Amino acid sequence: MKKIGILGFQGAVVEHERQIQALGHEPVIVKYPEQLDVIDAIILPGGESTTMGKILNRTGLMAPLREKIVGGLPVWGTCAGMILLAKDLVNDSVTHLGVMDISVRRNAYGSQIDSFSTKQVIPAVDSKEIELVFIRAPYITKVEDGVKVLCELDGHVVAAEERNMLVTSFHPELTDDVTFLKYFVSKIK
Ligand SMILES: NC(=O)CC[C@H](N)C(=O)O
Repeated sequence: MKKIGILGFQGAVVEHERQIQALGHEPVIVKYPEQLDVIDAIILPGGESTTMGKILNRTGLMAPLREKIVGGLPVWGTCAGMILLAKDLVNDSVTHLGVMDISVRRNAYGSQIDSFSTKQVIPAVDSKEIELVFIRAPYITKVEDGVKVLCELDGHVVAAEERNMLVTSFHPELTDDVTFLKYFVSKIK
């Protein structure tokens, strides 16, 4: 059983928590730096990246979290979490972690009403189709060497990984399919 942290300030925290429990692992809602020492991995959920960035700074979690990720802590950023992880934000300046070698466009698919869902096979993850839910989603405009593209949609990269870092524009936790979470867990040593 793995202890999987979820950055717990706001956003889709409960949804990740439920999926982690459904897979038989232990969710830990992370709000304080000390908690980083007891988890095997961490999920940065969807929500509002500007708010999460500000709270990360205010709580003193930004620097230790960045250090843990650079040191190899497995991390999965969904949507706003992807924005927090990207080194380069092409259309915005958000206070963020800036650790993964990708360029990201915030709100790339438009506003809340432009949210949508589609189905696709992500071969690295599973041979069956999974549902991809996009909510005011970002996409990746550029990946540097060392970043593996996992999924593209209409020519835009919407899932990728680099070493211990995994990012998705979409929200697997808002479906009742735990396939993507299983994939993340398989990356935890
Ligand atoms: N569903 C989401 O996480 C949306 C992300 C949000 N648009 C942001 O910029 O942070």
